[in-house]
Amino acid sequence: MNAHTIFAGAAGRAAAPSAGGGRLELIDLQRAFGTYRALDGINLTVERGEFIALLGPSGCGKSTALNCIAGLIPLTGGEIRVDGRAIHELQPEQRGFGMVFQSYALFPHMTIRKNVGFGLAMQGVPRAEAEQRVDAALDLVRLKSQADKLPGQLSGGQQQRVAIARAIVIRPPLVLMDEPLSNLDAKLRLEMRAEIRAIHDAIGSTTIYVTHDQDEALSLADRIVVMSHGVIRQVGTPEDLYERPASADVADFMGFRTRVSGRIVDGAGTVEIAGGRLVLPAAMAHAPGSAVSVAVRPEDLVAARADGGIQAVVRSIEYRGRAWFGAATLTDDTTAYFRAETALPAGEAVSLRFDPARTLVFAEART
Ligand SMILES: Nc1ncnc2c1ncn2[C@@H]1O[C@H](COP(=O)(O)OP(=O)(O)OP(=O)(O)O)[C@@H](O)[C@H]1O
Repeated sequence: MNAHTIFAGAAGRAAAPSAGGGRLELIDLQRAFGTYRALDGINLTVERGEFIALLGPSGCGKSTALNCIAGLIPLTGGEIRVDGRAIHELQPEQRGFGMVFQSYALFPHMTIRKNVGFGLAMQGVPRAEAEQRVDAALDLVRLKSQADKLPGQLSGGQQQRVAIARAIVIRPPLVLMDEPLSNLDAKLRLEMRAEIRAIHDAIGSTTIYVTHDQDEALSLADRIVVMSHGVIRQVGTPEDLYERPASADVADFMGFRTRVSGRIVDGAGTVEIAGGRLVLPAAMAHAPGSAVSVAVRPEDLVAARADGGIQAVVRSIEYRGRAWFGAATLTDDTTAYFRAETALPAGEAVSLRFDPARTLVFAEART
């Protein structure tokens, strides 16, 4: 990576960004690699000051979308506008966006202060003003006392905070982050998560944040955009996505790990699955006789030694503090992921209790 890509947006006075947020419009974005469509018609409007998480499994096109917004990858179709102005033909440095990557990409031979101030120097910001802005950015990420150290003398979390300071010091209308916490340990990830949101709120920029981590997206974003295979599958608030995923695929990605095929028995919410019956409010939206998928999170599917209910055989189990979590095989060979209050050994026959209020039912194509 060179200074050009690190500082997408740091140079070029003409495009010097204003403080505050930018309204971003993605209009039918297309990006093909040969015949493969990594982005296949992305449409999204992001309001000024919003924090958006792009969420999806590996290879779904999140990083490609972010890199197209940054200008690091050209589009093969569509348009990108910021505050109404088309920017997709501008060079990265002309777009004026701040970028934070998984790798901190700091200059190892420059002090923290110089790293953060580099973009301002390239913009030709007068020295006194630049120093003031660097101080303010370092203050915001709580690293002022480390300003004269080299990156190698800082911890991973501190280095990532330097990368954030460097991105925001140019006062970008848009901050683009690609899995910025992936290299940090679990505790630091949690701390930095809170800091990233606090910094976003403090500077008022619009933030686009790429992650494959559902928890990160839920805790950080105003709205989550779930992608798969180069298209947007659902856009909504964290509550929308967590409680009301619109399709079985999105539900799967949002943690509804168990998915069982079933058939609606009546109009009162009775569903037949794997040799047993459940009564689920969500089933009432489907016509009797129709084929459905029943989806539930492990924490809402309790396994116990009991008769009746949905029968299964425990395959594996592990203690995760407070409760045990495991996998079991249903009579139709589906795998169910459950919670249990006691250790249930592999091979044990158990009964599974679905929490009716937290079990979703989706239409399934007849086979
Ligand atoms: N330069 C390239 N040439 C060919 N194919 C590419 C190129 N860059 C990305 N792709 C393909 O485009 C698809 C989307 O890639 P992208 O990196 O955007 O996914 P992602 O959702 O960010 O995944 P991850 O979380 O693993 O980074 C993948 O199938 C990838 O193999």
